[in-house]
Amino acid sequence: MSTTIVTPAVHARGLTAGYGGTPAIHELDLEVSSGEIAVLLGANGSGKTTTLLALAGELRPMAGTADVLGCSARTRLDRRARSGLGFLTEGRCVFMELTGWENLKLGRGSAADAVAHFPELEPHLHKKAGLLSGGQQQMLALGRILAAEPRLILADELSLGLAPLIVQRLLTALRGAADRGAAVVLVEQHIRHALAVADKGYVLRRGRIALTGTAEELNADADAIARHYISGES
Ligand SMILES: Nc1ncnc2c1ncn2[C@@H]1O[C@H](COP(=O)(O)OP(=O)(O)OP(=O)(O)O)[C@@H](O)[C@H]1O
Repeated sequence: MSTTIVTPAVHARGLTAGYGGTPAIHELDLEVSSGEIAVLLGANGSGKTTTLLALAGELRPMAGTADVLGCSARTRLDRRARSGLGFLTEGRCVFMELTGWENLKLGRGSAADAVAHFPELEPHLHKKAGLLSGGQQQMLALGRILAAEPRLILADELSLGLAPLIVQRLLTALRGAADRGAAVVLVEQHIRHALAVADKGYVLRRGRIALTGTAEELNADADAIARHYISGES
């Protein structure tokens, strides 16, 4: 009888990382498998972006381990990208002076595949990205990542400043990627929107995991979580 051991896409144990020798996240245990969306929730400054940067290999762990797509924590971002990592950083990941098409051609996947994820972009792709709406820019950035069929997507506040319908559109596209086998780690302020597409969540407080559970469990306590961990001080 053969046993197949499936390694999670993200497997962090005791992960501690920060800036200039000062930790901003402490002893995090995280596990995200293929097909799963994990959402990181927490107040401003609670360590969500720092966690993504550590998983992306942009920040070296000060302690603990972070195995991501079979790469150790010390593997650089470019090597992780070749192993199948797509990283949508905070802010709009587009080149404003290039047209939509030119932006899509810079991706690892084909421009046509990127448009297939967001067909509503097609009539606007001849314009410079800087002239597109915030939602269109974010679809451009996410479409470019999805076209490469990444095995792991790290997405930082992709809904920042966008209307609820666009937020749902973007999150649904991420759910589709997970359903096709990608692992997703999502940082999101809109707790209900995020939990609607996620499988599980981690709530951070002052750089530590304060709460973890399935999306269903966290959704049942969403109002209390928002009050205690998100609207308040980190
Ligand atoms: N480049 C940096 N240098 C020094 N400290 C930093 C740096 N970036 C973040 N920090 C600090 O690390 C802590 C965690 O910040 P982080 O950006 O990870 O939080 P966050 O939960 O993503 O916040 P937000 O929701 O506001 O983006 C904060 O105390 C922040 O001030």
